Amino acid sequence: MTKPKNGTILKEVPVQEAIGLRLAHDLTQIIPGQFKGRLFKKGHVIEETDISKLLDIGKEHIYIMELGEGELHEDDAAKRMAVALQSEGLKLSEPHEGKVAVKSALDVPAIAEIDPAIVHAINDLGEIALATLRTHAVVMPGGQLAATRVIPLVVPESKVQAVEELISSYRAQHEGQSPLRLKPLRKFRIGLLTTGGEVFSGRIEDKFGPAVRRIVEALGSEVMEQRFAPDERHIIVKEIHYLLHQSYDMIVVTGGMSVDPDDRTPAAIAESGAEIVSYGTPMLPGSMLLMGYLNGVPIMGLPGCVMHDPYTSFNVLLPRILAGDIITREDIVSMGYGGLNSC
Ligand SMILES: Nc1nc2c(c(=O)[nH]1)N[C@H]1C(S)=C(S)[C@@H](COP(=O)(O)OP(=O)(O)OC[C@H]3O[C@@H](n4cnc5c(N)ncnc54)[C@H](O)[C@@H]3O)O[C@H]1N2
Ligand code: MOO
Repeated sequence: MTKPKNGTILKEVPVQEAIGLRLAHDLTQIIPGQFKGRLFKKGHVIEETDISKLLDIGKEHIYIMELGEGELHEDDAAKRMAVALQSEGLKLSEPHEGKVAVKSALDVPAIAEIDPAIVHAINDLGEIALATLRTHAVVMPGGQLAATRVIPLVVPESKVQAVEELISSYRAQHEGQSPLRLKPLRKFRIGLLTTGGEVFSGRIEDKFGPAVRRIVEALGSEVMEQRFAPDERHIIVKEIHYLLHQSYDMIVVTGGMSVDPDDRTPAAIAESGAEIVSYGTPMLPGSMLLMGYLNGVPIMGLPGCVMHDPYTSFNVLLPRILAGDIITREDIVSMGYGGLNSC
């Protein structure tokens, strides 16, 4: 059977008669829990031993394709869209099952900067899949931040041109920048102050230091020094000033962030002279987090949940601070919508 599609000829051939013919696209096998991936590559010449494998993945026919004028194969369409999005620090994969991955070419972690409006506009063209991370998501070296694909096996070239035009008009309005960008994280030298009488006295072992170090080191930064203080405001203030004088890039204070009489940290951070962006963050866990700046140095008060929960408001804000973003009240306010995690 032949089916013309805007000039492209797609001929269905029963697999038993396909020996010696070339596959028109990658073929996928999925064995739930075990394997999902390409079983045959586009262009593979079918051999007799392939027939039972093709039948196992439910292919009784294959397509033989003659591409029409002005038509693009899914692999070429995905590639052209990815090339249009290319920018410094990004690298593209080869097409795989019709998909091109856009990945970080940086050797340090970064945050993604992605304009949702253009992603929506591109996907609104129909038959296009541009899937991206959310803006400000962390992208590790080699990690993926977007992928492109078209839905049919063959699309009119005009569809891809429409994508290219949207991207080039975005670039024209944004000094040539792509709507997909990476902002590398700097290596921060961090001063850490752990409050809490029960830790200061040695009654219990400190668990906050290791937790903060783990999060910070995963993003390429380092805790240079950890100090300890009891729940006494003037001592906490003195220790914050000590850390400020060490010229660390950031100061982190842990514990005492909640509502008990012994929770002295927010008042101490304010008394140290910090400008408080927000005490309280509408995300759970991490609602008692404090964000401020002391002489321009970011200072954070971390609530106890950071020690315990794998993903808190600290994990959201820290990468942005390391990328050099200045956190505003609007940033904090916007964290509530979608900010409910297991807590
Ligand atoms: N009635 C309310 N209760 C709580 C509220 C609230 O708003 N109203 N907030 C909750 C939230 S959210 C959090 S998070 C927690 C913890 O808040 P804190 O930051 O004040 O934590 P602490 O009171 O200092 O300690 C709580 C817990 O964690 C242990 N801890 C603290 N530091 C260390 C450390 N360095 N190493 C090991 N363990 C540590 C401490 O001993 C306590 O057991 O409050 C909720 N409750
Ligand atoms: O700061 Mo708690 O900060 O939401 O579990």
